[in-house]
Amino acid sequence: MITCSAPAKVYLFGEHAVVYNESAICCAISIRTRVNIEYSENIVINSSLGTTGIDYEIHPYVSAVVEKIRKKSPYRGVSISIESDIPVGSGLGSSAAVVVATICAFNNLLKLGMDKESIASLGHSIEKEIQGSASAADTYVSTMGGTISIPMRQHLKNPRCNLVIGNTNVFSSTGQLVAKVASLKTIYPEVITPILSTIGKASLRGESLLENEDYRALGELMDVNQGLLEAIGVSCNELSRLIHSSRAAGALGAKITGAGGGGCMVALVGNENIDAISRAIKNAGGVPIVTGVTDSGVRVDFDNE
Ligand SMILES: Nc1ncnc2c1ncn2[C@@H]1O[C@H](COP(=O)(O)OP(=O)(O)OP(=O)(O)O)[C@@H](O)[C@H]1O
Ligand SMILES: C[C@@](O)(CCO)CC(=O)[O-]
Ligand SMILES: [Mg+2]
Repeated sequence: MITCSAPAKVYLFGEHAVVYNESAICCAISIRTRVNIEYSENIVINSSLGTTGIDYEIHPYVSAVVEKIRKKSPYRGVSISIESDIPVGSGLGSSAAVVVATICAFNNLLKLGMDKESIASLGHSIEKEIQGSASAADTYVSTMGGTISIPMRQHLKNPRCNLVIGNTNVFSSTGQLVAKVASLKTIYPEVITPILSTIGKASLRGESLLENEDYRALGELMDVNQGLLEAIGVSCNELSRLIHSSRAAGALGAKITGAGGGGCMVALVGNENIDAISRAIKNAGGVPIVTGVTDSGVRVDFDNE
């Protein structure tokens, strides 16, 4: 049996815009998905979503990994069992974490010799195939850990702040939201393209603010980024309520993380305000998760093969 795990992520800046090659800043966070794998007679995939074989309805991402790896290196069967602390379909990169941890598990079981760059790159091609169109951000950050600027793939200083996430518990599909933005951009290119490019500029400015540890300005620009995400139609009542409540309770900045349309928001928070902001998120109907950045990307946790 082999166990590999990979982290969730939040965007400080740049979701959606990053799909159009604009800049983004992503942090890997200390919430993980673990994938156990062992040889078996046939293919079994077990998760909180159900127990299946190759099944693109229930396990599209894992099924795609199983088939892609089989083409690279044929094997008879495997049993894959997934345990995850990352809420599914909530903007924290649950799809990227499960893809990257599954590739890493196969890499060790079948001794494929893939390095982290190739795990991230195969992960990206699978996100693209299943999601329709996808940036490399989620899979790259889940593979490498830390705080990373996309598309340059540079490690930045980790923010020395807390991240308080608020989950609306409203399920959203990243593929559908990416398609919604694509459709707006096709209908109103002269309006939507500059919004996406302004998000990219906020992200680039965010890089130097992170470097200088100017968290007040960083938070202010995250709020600007949120306004632009509202403009492209990826927020919703529940998210806006959590975002405004955490700002009122003293967050340095607060915005959607990930695809939006439900799922999670993230607040940048100084030590003194963690409790007040967690309470504000709860009172506004959300589930708070206090977390921080992890440098630990995908890794092998157990291997007795
Ligand atoms: N623990 C898991 N076990 C099996 N499949 C999972 C698991 N977590 C995520 N998935 C797969 O990923 C899909 C959700 O991916 P989606 O990209 O829509 O949301 P997300 O990755 O959580 O959010 P975002 O992409 O906005 O960060 C699920 O429908 C499921 O197919
Ligand atoms: C919405 C999006 O930008 C982030 C999802 O976590 C999609 C992507 O980058 O593939
Ligand atoms: Mg995803």
